[in-house]
Amino acid sequence: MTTLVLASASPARLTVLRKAGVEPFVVVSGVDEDAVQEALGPSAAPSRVVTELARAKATAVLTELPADVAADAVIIGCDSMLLIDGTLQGKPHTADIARARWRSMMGRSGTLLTGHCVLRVRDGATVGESSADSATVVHFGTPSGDDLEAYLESGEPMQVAGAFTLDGLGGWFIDRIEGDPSSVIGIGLPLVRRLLGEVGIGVSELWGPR
Ligand SMILES: Nc1nc2c(ncn2[C@H]2C[C@H](O)[C@@H](COP(=O)(O)OP(=O)(O)OP(=O)(O)O)O2)c(=O)[nH]1
Repeated sequence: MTTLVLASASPARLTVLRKAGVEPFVVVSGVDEDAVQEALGPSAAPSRVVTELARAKATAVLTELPADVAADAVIIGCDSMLLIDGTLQGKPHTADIARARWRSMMGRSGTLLTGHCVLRVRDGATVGESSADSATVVHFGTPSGDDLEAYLESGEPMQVAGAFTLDGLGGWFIDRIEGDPSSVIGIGLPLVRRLLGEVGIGVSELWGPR
């Protein structure tokens, strides 16, 4: 049976896949995202940035796979960033940055881009590849000052791209989205289904025992 390898440390992506019937083999890529982005240059299109980051993550774990996994596997790498005011934003990392972002984006909208790369692997070699990004417009609500401070205090916004979650505390402050919710959380299931199809895999082949 083909093993789905998730090239990500993201608990969100792992949860999305588990709820969708797949128990992935997780290998964290450790890719230096800043270095990849710098190599692409300042004029790289946002969709290319997230897709190349996803490709770098998937590619990086190929050599880390045990032989029994690498015999028959599909590796998925992802990268999510928020495109707003013409700039790509990753994780804010600090409360001050998260606060400034929320004060700027509340009541407005941005586009959450998630790049995806799927590598089909047989006997340790890449025999197929498909990649694409998904874009979801996110309409931000207007949290009160107290709610925003409490949200920052929770620590959640610092750890996620765009300083918000759809499926966590951030959900109180997202008015609506236009696009695929799983892609906002971190891995777009309908897009991954298409990409898996392009390398000859049907999603139900990956579902564990029901
Ligand atoms: N639960 C949840 N997480 C979100 C949401 N939006 C973004 N995130 C998370 C997913 C990813 O873990 C993180 C985006 O950062 P990256 O794409 O660089 O992934 P991360 O560094 O977490 O792991 P990786 O680089 O794949 O090993 O933000 C959301 O709506 N819900």
